[in-house]
Amino acid sequence: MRKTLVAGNWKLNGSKDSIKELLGGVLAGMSEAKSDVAVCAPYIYIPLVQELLSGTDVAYGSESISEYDSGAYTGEISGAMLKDFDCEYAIVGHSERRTLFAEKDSDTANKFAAARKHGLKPILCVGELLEEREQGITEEVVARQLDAVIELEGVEALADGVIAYEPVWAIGTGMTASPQQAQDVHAFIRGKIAALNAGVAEKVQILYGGSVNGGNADELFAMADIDGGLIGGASLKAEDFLAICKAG
Ligand SMILES: O=C[C@H](O)COP(=O)(O)O
Repeated sequence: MRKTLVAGNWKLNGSKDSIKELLGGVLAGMSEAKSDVAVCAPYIYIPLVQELLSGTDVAYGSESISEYDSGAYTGEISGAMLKDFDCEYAIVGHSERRTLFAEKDSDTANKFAAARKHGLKPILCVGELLEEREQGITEEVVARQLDAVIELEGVEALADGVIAYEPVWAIGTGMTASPQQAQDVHAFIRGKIAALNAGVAEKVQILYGGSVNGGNADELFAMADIDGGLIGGASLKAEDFLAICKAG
């Protein structure tokens, strides 16, 4: 039986004061959480997050990672650096990285590999654009994004991380995929992995992301192949985030 994971992705939000308040509130309500809980923070706040979360039940990580280990790569943050601050997770391939910062499938695969190499759990984001859904190529797109990682690292590598299905049209729009729409894609992902390795398919957590909130999390997490959520906007307020952590 897979445990549910609720992971916050703060994106480009927060300040020292707001993070102290947010994590104070989350920690105060954690006894009611039904899921494992994690937050992924902007790089610069990771030392503060480490200070606030060390020894607690809330895990933490980064929103991206460099594919490089060290050297002349200005502005990059390596897996070793993230491990230096005891990060557990690193998001890779978020649609905002793919569309706004031109990260290709191959870049995402390299970042997935870098996270694994340094003992971090990559949260691999996949998902289609609205026009791709309208063209009926959702599965093709998601399969291509997964294949980039499988071809580089092997299907077994997926068991070291987490997959997050995030339909791009549902991110930050309030337009959540219906539980059945999400389940269909989650089942496709698990089936694709199962065709290569049944054990990995059974084990890997597949999160749903895209306008998850306290009002829809229960229904989403009740679906057979949805193992929790990757939460953007609703991870920025303790009350909203906790409502999701209590679901499922
Ligand atoms: O990584 C999180 C997703 O982009 C979802 O964001 P959202 O919950 O604000 O729609």
